[in-house]
This record gives sequence, structure tokens and C-alpha cells, in this order.
Amino acid sequence: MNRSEALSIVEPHLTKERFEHTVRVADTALTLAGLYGESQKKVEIASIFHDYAKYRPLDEMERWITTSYLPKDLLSYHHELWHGPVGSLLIDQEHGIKDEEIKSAVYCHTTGKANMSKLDMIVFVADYIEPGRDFPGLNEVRDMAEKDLLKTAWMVSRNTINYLIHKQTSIYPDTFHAYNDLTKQLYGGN
Ligand SMILES: Nc1ncnc2c1ncn2[C@@H]1O[C@H](COP(=O)(O)OP(=O)(O)O)[C@@H](O)[C@H]1O
Repeated sequence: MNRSEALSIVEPHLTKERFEHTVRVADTALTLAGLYGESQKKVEIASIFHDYAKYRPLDEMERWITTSYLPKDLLSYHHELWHGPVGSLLIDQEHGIKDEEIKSAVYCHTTGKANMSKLDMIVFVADYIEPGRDFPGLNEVRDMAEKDLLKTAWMVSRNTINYLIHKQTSIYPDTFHAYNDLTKQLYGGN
């Protein structure tokens, strides 16, 4: 599947704004792939499909979570978190994308997780820093993305946790797992 085939598959599933976001995430992710030596092909497909399930009806996503191998604890957290895991399942079922590395990057693009691969981190970071985003502290993250991918993924997980604490919302544990794992890799300790 090439870039234009992938884009034409996802476009009908997204709003115009979300499709434009997807194209920017793909371009950002490809730049990171060049900087950090990751497969352009995998990065392209994972980033183009990252929001594939974003607009599925909630009852359909709930059904997929209930009836598949996906973790049931997702249902106890905000439904905004469901589209990554459900998307990783649907790109396989509906488009035969079986590459586990690509499915993993789609799965964890919102929350991160422990032991993220380079591909996981690239999509996780690209979704956060793409040029359409604008929030406090973003320039610091964008600067770091040119220097150190691990440190950038750490900043994204740290900022997300801080933001959610500030909003007084519950936090799906995968983001803590990402933060803890990246902290140990960067700074050592237990
Ligand atoms: N671990 C988490 N627990 C709860 N909410 C989270 C977690 N990680 C991210 N979020 C929130 O989920 C929402 C959806 O994130 P995302 O998929 O990046 O959507 P968008 O691309 O629309 O910003 C954001 O508001 C984000 O802050």
C-alpha cells in the first residue's frame, strides 16, 4: 500500500480537519524517521492510519473492546482513549495490515506505553508536535525532537500527565508506564 492508497482509505473515515491533521502527522513522522533511521514505509502507514477509528460510534468501539483481546480496563477511562487500540484492530480486520509494529504504533499513539519501539515513539511524538498543534511548552518539545527521540517521548508523556492532573481527570496507566520506562532509560534508577 502506498501513501496515496493509504490516504484515500482513511479520508472517508475522518473530518476534513482530522484528515489535514493526519497528513501533517505523516509529514512530521517522516521527518523524524529520516532523523532517527526508521523505515519510511512503516512510519508512513502507521501515521496515516493512526486516527483511523477516531469517529467510529462509541457503541461499536465498546463492542470491539468487549469482544476482542483488547484490555477491558479501557472501558473505565475516557472514550477518547479507545480509538488507538480499536484502530489497531480495525486496520488489520478491514485492510489486512498485520504488521505488529505498525499496529502497536497505532495502538499507543494517544497514551504511549512501556517499552515503546522507535516507530511507536515517532508516531506518539509526531501526533503531539505536528505544526497544527499550539499549546504552552510545545516549542521546547519541538526543539528536542530534532535532537533526542527518547527524551522527546519522555517530555510528551510528562506533559500529558501534568496536563491531565491540571484538568483533574483520571489518567490511563499506560501513560505512567511510558513515563516510568522512559525515565529509567534516560536517568537510570528503579
Ligand atoms: N493516559 C491518558 N489518560 C486519559 N486521557 C489521556 C491520556 N493520554 C492522553 N489523554 C487525552 O486523550 C485525548 C485524546 O488525545 P489524542 O488522541 O492525542 O487526540 P487529539 O489528536 O484529538 O488531540 C487528549 O485530550 C489527551 O490529553
